[in-house]
Amino acid sequence: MLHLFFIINPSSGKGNHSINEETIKTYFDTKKYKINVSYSKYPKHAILLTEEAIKLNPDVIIACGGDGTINEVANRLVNTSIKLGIIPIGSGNGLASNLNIPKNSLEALQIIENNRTTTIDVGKINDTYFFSNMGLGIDAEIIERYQNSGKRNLMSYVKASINRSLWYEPKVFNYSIGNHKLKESLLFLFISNSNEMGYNISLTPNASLSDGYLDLLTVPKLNFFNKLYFGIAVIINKIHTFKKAKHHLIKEMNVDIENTSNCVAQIDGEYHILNTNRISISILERSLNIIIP
Ligand SMILES: Nc1ncnc2c1ncn2[C@@H]1O[C@H](COP(=O)(O)OP(=O)(O)OP(=O)(O)O)[C@@H](O)[C@H]1O
Repeated sequence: MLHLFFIINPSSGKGNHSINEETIKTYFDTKKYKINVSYSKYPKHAILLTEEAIKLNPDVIIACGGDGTINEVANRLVNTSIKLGIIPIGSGNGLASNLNIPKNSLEALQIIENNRTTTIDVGKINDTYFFSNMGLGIDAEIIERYQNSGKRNLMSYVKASINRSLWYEPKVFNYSIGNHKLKESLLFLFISNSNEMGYNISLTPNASLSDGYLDLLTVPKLNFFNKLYFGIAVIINKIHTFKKAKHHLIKEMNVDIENTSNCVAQIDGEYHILNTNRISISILERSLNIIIP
């Protein structure tokens, strides 16, 4: 009997989704499946719920939510034999989109039922994991404003981006790629495991979840017109035409940001204060089992 443990974030997206204990228990034949369902009640609660779920040793833990909920659940599943399932009911749903998991909940449940599995790479920033992407610099400040807006949709994200880009002062980043040490004033530094940020937008369209590399994008200090060009290139998915953005494939890197004691980061679309200005980033190849279509 396959044991499926569902963790639902009822606030994901605009909260208007149809996934709940009843729909799940109606969908799965409870003679063939052991089903548990729990709901996160506050930010980060899904981490505790996953730890509780792991004690029951289920076959699959299914994150029902967006990239933030997936991050909380999957953080505890790295290097375990328990598979991650995804029912994408978030706003951006970047990782699910990269994996071609449909937003229709019944179709997504069918993918869990089919139980086809692969392994994907996982990114690590200091002592936490990321599965989709992370960013330093203005990227983190945009996410803070987006979260505080209380509205999780593409328009709020665009508004937060415009607002932050008006006043943001680029910081000096010291970082190294291989033996190459760099010191640059950057608008942001973005690292992605997946080829989509959410809302069908991508800064790293060629990124792969299983190539053993993270895709690094650095964007230097820009004047007003270059910021405008960059913004439009991102929205129309033509980032490759913006030559000031530099792209590299990396396995690991260290970054420190000058004159900052508490560096802030965007990790899988959520705002984090890192309590340090020294940041280590690395990849754990093929270390998460995940159910895919
Ligand atoms: N009951 C709850 N009330 C409020 N926030 C919650 C609750 N449960 C979880 N959260 C928090 O909600 C945040 C956002 O969740 P999630 O990422 O699933 O949705 P989303 O932001 O709409 O989707 P996406 O990240 O794909 O854009 C997470 O940081 C999570 O910790």
